[in-house]
Amino acid sequence: MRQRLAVANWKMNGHLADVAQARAIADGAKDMTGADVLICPPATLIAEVARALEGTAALVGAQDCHAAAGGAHTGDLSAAMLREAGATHVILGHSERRAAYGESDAQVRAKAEGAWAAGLVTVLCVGEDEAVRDAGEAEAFVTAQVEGSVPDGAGPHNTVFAYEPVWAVGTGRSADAETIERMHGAIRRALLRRLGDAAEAIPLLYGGSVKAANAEALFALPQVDGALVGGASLKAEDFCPIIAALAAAPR
Ligand SMILES: O=C[C@H](O)COP(=O)(O)O
Repeated sequence: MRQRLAVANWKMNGHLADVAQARAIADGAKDMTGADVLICPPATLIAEVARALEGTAALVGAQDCHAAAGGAHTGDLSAAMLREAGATHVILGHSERRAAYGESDAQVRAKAEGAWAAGLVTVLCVGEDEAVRDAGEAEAFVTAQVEGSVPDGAGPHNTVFAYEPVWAVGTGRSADAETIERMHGAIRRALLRRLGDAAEAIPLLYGGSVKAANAEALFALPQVDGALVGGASLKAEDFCPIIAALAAAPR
């Protein structure tokens, strides 16, 4: 059985005062067995959030890391530093970083290797933009991202995948059930070709305008193991119903 995971990606949002939201999310989710919760605040808050979540089952993650273990990389953070701050996971290859910094699949893969070396689980993001979808190339594009981004040796112990169509991120326009199921099927097949049986248990999340109103239908899809949530993860009152929908979803 695959892990079910609700991931909060706070992106570049959150100040010290918002650490209380992380605790409220963990408290709100405490009786929801069947779904793990991972909160990824800005790096400045990882240690504070980790402290606030002590004694709860919720986990803390980072939103990016450098591939190297250390050295002359002004402004960057290594996976070991994030681990030391309390992170257990790191999101890599998010479309916002691929777009803003031109992160390639090879760079994402190198970062994943660096993250694993420090003991972090990677949440690897893939997804096509609207032009690629309109050209009918979405599956080929995403499959190539999967194959290029995932290092050898990936399995459920070190890897989660998230399919996030760029046109659905922050737009209020979530992908429909057929689109998600088709793409998750294609991603699973690509992982199985690449990794063999170990790929079967890698959780596959969906991200892109997930909110309480569409969570139940999303988690009813057999190939969806959870969600990577942006806007609706900032407040416990918005995120907890999504966690509850995941915990209650049929297996
Ligand atoms: O990482 C999260 C995704 O980019 C989704 O963001 P969103 O839920 O605001 O659409």
